[in-house]
Amino acid sequence: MTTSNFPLLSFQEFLTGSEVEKRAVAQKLYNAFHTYGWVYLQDFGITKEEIAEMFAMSKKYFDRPLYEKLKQTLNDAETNQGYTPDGAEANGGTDHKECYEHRRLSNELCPTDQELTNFRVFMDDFYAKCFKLSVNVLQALALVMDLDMDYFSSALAKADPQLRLLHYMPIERKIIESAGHARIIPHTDFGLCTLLFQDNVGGLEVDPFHTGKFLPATPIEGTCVINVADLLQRLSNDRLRSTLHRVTSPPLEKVGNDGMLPARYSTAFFVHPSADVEIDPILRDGEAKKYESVNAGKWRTMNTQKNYSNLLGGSALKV
Ligand SMILES: O=C(O)CCC(=O)C(=O)O
Ligand SMILES: [Fe+2]
Repeated sequence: MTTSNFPLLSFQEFLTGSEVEKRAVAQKLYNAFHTYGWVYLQDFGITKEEIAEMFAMSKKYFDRPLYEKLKQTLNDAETNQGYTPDGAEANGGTDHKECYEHRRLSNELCPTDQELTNFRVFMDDFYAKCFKLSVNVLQALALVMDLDMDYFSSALAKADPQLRLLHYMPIERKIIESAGHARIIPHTDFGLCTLLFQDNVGGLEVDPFHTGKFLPATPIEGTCVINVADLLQRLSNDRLRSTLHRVTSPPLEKVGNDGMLPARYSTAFFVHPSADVEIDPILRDGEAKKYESVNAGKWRTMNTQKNYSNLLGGSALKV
């Protein structure tokens, strides 16, 4: 049934099956992450209706006037919470998107109930569902990697991952396709893994083997995409692949006669361990270590800072 370039896997038996069934799903997940770094997951415990509601809430958030959103602009790489306007995130190119980052411990730059009814409660709840799914996905990997079953739940015990709402505004195709521009430029994610929900517009592409050949990660209804990110690649000493991806023009039939791309919405959940966790490669017998140990908190702040080239000392984006 897969129409995509990447494996599609039901997670149901990992969530409710026998030990043997759980292990079989875990092995398939591991294989997909080993070969491609990407998988489409089905039956993962968040319903289609909940995802549709999340997208409706995201649209309401971005539909507000720019000056309202700018009042709650992300202003600190470590806190990494709030709104970022078109062009704020740029690391070697220009993105054309706006984002909102939500966390579980501190959301001072979140719209109040007066500003956007029910937004905070809804996002806290959706966040909790993503968090639970992330722990399950990582526990599946732990099973295959011969790690302690609570290796990841304890690495995530005090973690504060980040739920990111993304809005790619309608834009002329020729801008997106000019050198150095994209809806989001090629990058790898830098946490452990990322859950991604996308609408049906398309344009997400992955270069699984880093050959420069990007393959579409076509939207498939009822799925979310999960990709390996840099910390998991480091932890697995390159057995799991953190691959380049980007968002570019959708298929031509989605582009208007006037050359305009339609708006696109997606939502990512960047899974980061607790800030005090050290990520040191797990080696198999005789294997050479490919990475030094890194502190997860410092790693996250450093990479966030790099992405917002003008976010110096935590204040440059303040309005
Ligand atoms: O919008 C998407 O589909 C991808 C977003 C993404 O890669 C990111 O925010 O890191
Ligand atoms: Fe990404």
